[in-house]
Amino acid sequence: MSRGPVSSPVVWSTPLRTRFRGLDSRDGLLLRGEAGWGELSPFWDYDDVESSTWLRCAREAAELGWPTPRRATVPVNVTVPAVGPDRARALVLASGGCRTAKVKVAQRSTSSGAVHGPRGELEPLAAEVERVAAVRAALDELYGPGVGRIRVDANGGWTVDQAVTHLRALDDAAGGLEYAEQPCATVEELAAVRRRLDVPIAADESIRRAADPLRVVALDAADVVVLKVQPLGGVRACLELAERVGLPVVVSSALESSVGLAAGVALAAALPELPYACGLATSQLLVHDVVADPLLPVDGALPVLAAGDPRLAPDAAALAEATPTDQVRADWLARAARLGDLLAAEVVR
Ligand SMILES: O=C(O)CCC(=O)c1ccccc1C(=O)O
Ligand SMILES: [Mg+2]
Repeated sequence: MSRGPVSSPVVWSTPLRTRFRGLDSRDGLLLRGEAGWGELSPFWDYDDVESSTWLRCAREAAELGWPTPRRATVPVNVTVPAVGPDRARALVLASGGCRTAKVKVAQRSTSSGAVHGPRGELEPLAAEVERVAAVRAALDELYGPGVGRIRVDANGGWTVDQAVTHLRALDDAAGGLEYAEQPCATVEELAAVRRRLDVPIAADESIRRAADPLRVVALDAADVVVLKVQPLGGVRACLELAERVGLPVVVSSALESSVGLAAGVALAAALPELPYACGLATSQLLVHDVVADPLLPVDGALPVLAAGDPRLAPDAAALAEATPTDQVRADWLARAARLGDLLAAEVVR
């Protein structure tokens, strides 16, 4: 097995511990520049134009590094996929001290891997309630009654009426939800849910995949915005967007390796205010990571590292486990080259 420095670019691949976003595995490319390592890992269902923004984020890390941090650690949530109550409880107990849990809801049987009915069918409300109740019980056991916080993420899976019904029940099961992330697909629907419920609303897909992220503000559709550094083009681009949006920000991952997660941590560290835990504890969902000591929470928080920190250098032994097939490696090298051409041609702004 090879040891010692690894050379750029590096392609990695790992199974996921739980099926997530319809995926069983995750892969990406790491590139090294003057400032450090950057990660390029758009999902394969994203086309080249949409994915080229993700390359900007990788290049920022590699070539420029990140703005000066305002804090040394970033509190994070444990992410609970659409699993049964026993797994949900175990995830919270093994989370490394996370006092906030983000529970996936409104997942369909195809994408969650949960056992609930025919393909494409929405998980029943009772199963979501059981999962949220198990998370509440686990948090109470760890930190005392009502101390831990619970948010849910529906990934746009509900209609307005479904959102109202489900969120009322889940708010009860949680003993009060911190917020509901992207309960419905459109900005108009988010605004409608927000008018009908007291549960705060967070916008995720309505920011990161929207032509105009500021419509969320114009339509009073959310109380909180979720920013993901890769799809939004890097830490500096997100800081600018956060300023224009003017709402509290939660930084979340796109299921990156620790190299990509560190870019999210850098954004969270540079924001003027950080009132909520971030969704950056997702190395826990990967079977293999790319560094020797993955970015996992200690006492519920991640350390803030510079892009050039040696802890963010891919490790030969870790990569020996996180090895892609020759086909996956070839696909990433070709994709990175196409995205580089797109940015160079300024086809995309
Ligand atoms: O925020 C988290 O805790 C985990 C990240 C997460 O949920 C996620 C991961 C990959 C793609 C989409 C999402 C999402 O927030 O919807
Ligand atoms: Mg989300």
